[in-house]
Amino acid sequence: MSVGKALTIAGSDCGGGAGIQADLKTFQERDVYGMSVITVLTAQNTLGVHGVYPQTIEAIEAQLDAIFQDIGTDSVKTGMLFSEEIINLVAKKLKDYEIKNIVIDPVMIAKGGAPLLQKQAMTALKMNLLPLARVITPNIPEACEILGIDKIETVEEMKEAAANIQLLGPKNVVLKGGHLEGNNIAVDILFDGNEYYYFESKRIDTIHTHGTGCTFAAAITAELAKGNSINESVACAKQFIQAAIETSLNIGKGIGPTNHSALRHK
Ligand SMILES: Nc1ncnc2c1ncn2[C@@H]1O[C@H](COP(=O)(O)OP(=O)(O)O)[C@@H](O)[C@H]1O
Ligand SMILES: Cc1ncc(COP(=O)(O)OP(=O)(O)O)c(N)n1
Repeated sequence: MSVGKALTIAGSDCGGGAGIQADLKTFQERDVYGMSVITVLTAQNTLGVHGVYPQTIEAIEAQLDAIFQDIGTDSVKTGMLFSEEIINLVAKKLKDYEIKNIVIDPVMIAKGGAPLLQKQAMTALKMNLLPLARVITPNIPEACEILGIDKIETVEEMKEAAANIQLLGPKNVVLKGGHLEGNNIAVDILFDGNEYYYFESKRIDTIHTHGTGCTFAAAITAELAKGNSINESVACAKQFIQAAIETSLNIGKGIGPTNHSALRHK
């Protein structure tokens, strides 16, 4: 039996809501074969990030080589890469192995405020990784950091930001609107260099949104692994994240995770 294969290159969230764990759960739910390269271990739970432990470059390189030299993949998602050194290694390996269908989730700051990308790594992210992307999925604060701007407050400003990020090299930009204030619609905008596409859903009133960004990008990655178009993949991911937030889990003492198996029970 043949199956779509998807790889996540990201940090581990031992609490299971974000990072590698969210990605693998999503891959499984979307019926693709999931693989992982762990860049960083985090000690994390619903209350926040309590420790960040980067893996050695040798360990990350060995994981990448093990997968690319044997199994291969139909798509790749990058998440928490943390340092310039890790970004440059990942970019080099993706180029050397001619990997296509790269989804970059430019993870920078956790919901609780913990930094997940070192400040000095921003240039490497923009110069070396972004141009490899088939799609990049920033949230609003991440889009502001990438562009060096203070704020994005309207859908018009989201459109302008998506177009400016696309100029940095990724083929497609999905600018996520979860952080757009004063809006009862959660709108994400896809810009493919020519057209804008809008993906809208009712904003759900919940604090339990830990891992939404990882889960959304992982769902896009899974759909691309099955050979779907960018538009189809984003539409599926939007439906997936909506259901996952609608039934998000009130576990732990803080911001609970989304429910990755929500669609299975519908
Ligand atoms: N309260 C919410 N209700 C419905 N969808 C949401 C909500 N918050 C975020 N989303 C959706 O979840 C996905 C992740 O969005 P966002 O919160 O912007 O990113 P991140 O988790 O990276 O901060 C997007 O598709 C966004 O529209
Ligand atoms: C290990 C790890 N990677 C990424 C994140 C950020 O995940 P995100 O989906 O943006 O969710 P929040 O942290 O914002 O809830 C993370 N926390 N940990």
